[in-house]
Amino acid sequence: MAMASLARRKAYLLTRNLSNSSSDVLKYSPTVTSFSRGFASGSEENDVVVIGGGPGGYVAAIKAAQLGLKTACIEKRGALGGTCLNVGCIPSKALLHSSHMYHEAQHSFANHGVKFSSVEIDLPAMMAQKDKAVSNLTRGIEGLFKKNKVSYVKGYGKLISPSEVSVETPDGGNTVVKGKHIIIATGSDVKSLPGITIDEKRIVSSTGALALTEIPKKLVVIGAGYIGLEMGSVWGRLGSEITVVEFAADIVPTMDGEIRKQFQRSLEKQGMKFMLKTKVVGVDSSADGVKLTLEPAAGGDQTILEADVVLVSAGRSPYTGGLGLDKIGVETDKIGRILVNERFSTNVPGVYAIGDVIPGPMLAHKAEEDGVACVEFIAGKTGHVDYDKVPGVVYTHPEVASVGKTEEQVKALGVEYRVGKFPFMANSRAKAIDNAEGLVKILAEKETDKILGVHIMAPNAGELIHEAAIALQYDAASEDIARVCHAHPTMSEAVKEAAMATYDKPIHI
Ligand SMILES: Cc1cc2nc3c(=O)[nH]c(=O)nc-3n(C[C@H](O)[C@H](O)[C@H](O)COP(=O)(O)OP(=O)(O)OC[C@H]3O[C@@H](n4cnc5c(N)ncnc54)[C@H](O)[C@@H]3O)c2cc1C
Ligand SMILES: NC(=O)c1ccc[n+]([C@@H]2O[C@H](COP(=O)([O-])OP(=O)(O)OC[C@H]3O[C@@H](n4cnc5c(N)ncnc54)[C@H](O)[C@@H]3O)[C@@H](O)[C@H]2O)c1
Repeated sequence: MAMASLARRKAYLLTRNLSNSSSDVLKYSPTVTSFSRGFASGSEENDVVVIGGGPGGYVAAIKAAQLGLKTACIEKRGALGGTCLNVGCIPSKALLHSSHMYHEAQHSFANHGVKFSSVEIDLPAMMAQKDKAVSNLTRGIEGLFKKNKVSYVKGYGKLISPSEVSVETPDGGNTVVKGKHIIIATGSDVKSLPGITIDEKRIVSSTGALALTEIPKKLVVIGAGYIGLEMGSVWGRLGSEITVVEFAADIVPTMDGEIRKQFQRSLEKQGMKFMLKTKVVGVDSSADGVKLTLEPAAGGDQTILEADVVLVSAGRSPYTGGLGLDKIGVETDKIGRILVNERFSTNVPGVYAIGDVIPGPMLAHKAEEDGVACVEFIAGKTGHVDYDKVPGVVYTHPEVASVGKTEEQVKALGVEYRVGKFPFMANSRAKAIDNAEGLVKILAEKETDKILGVHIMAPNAGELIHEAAIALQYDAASEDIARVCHAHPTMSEAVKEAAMATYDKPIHI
């Protein structure tokens, strides 16, 4: 039975288009992928060597080992888990949760009849809980490496040939790690802006914003993207006055327009101020604070904005510094991303790249999927990642999650479509817990009812979105979701009702 289902799954995977990914993804299609190449340089110790121990790299290393490949992973930061675990997803979610609890205690508990005389913030304790979560998880990956027999090489890796990585070890030494297949998973780094020097004290990147020792009175955030809105939420809830300066006309420019408008209104209600279509042209920091010179994006009169701390969150760049790409001739695009084909192979045979360092969404779960698919290809199996179906979540309150296309994208494709919506105001669980802001929006092809995109704004949108992600992956119709029995009372019922609204009528509104 198990064998039969495995065979069916293999046959199914093979029928799927492995390169059905979106516009800017995996464009490079060199004719170089060779899985039976001859190896010129010396005797190889490893089948796979991964440079970078982030979600892309460590997952690739574990999966490679599970597939029976002798694997080593080189990491320079002294801890596994990459940006995500050390200075990204995990510490930010820890602080988002802690600050949300404080905010709820101040503003919502009394509505539920829970009263107390005063609530205080103990910032060092809050930071310590975040640090504990990070260190437990990074140590957990070391444990997984041991369990799966992945060699963990600490140090800075540099490609010296397509099958050799020279590693500067923490004790100042040097060692060469050899591999038949090398996977570059070096991730991304903060993108600084011209004329702005990040000191991680008053002019901070996300890394500094995760470790402030005092709550700033005024925090100016440059860039209304994922990091700006999440870290702005953290410090805003703890008492900072937040002003977000955004170059574009909208916050999170990639989000569905209708959802984005509601999201912005919600953040404004929480006290976040937005200066859209505005650029920062200069930053002057003195002992007393920081002065930012602003200008309308289209040009015009300058104004001055004062802050105690400025967060620079205007995007991230692929991290390839000192990696030796030039030495072995790995091709990159204009903004330094490594170009790969649909098997994650670069133009240099035997050298692959995955995660934030290649085109595609800069997300941890996408990096992990890349990693698994890449080593499956290396092992002669079939890997699969569809960048059109990677969910995205902004972990504010409410959260905003989406998968598939926005209404703007569907319109641009010229596809005839239907929209089904359901507000949480009409969802019994949301009303019961007094947390009913937001909605579910489903876009489906008019002719076939096939789901094209799902957008959710809700307290737990990041969990709810996976029902939609599965539906999209299986090319489901909105009616498929609507006819699945959903437990009551749950927030998930709003997804079912929005699906009913897409092809027919919802019940509860
Ligand atoms: C504040 C913040 C919050 C985020 N929150 C989320 C979130 O909630 N959800 C989400 O999906 N994504 C989130 N992200 C994005 C996520 O962190 C990245 O998409 C993800 O970490 C990319 O994984 P990666 O393995 O490609 O690279 P990375 O995680 O950047 O890992 C690369 C690793 O390679 C190492 N390295 C680099 N060069 C070398 C070298 N030459 N030798 C040895 N080692 C090297 C680096 O030290 C690093 O540890 C967040 C990012 C930030 C900054
Ligand atoms: N919840 C999550 O999944 C999560 C959380 C944090 C970070 N991330 C990832 O990390 C990456 C980096 O996050 P980010 O928020 O820095 O980037 P982002 O791309 O999400 O947002 C950057 C914002 O800065 C704006 N901007 C760019 N230059 C500007 C300028 N000069 N002045 C004013 N605004 C400017 C852009 O228009 C954009 O809105 C993202 O790609 C995201 O995928 C994900």
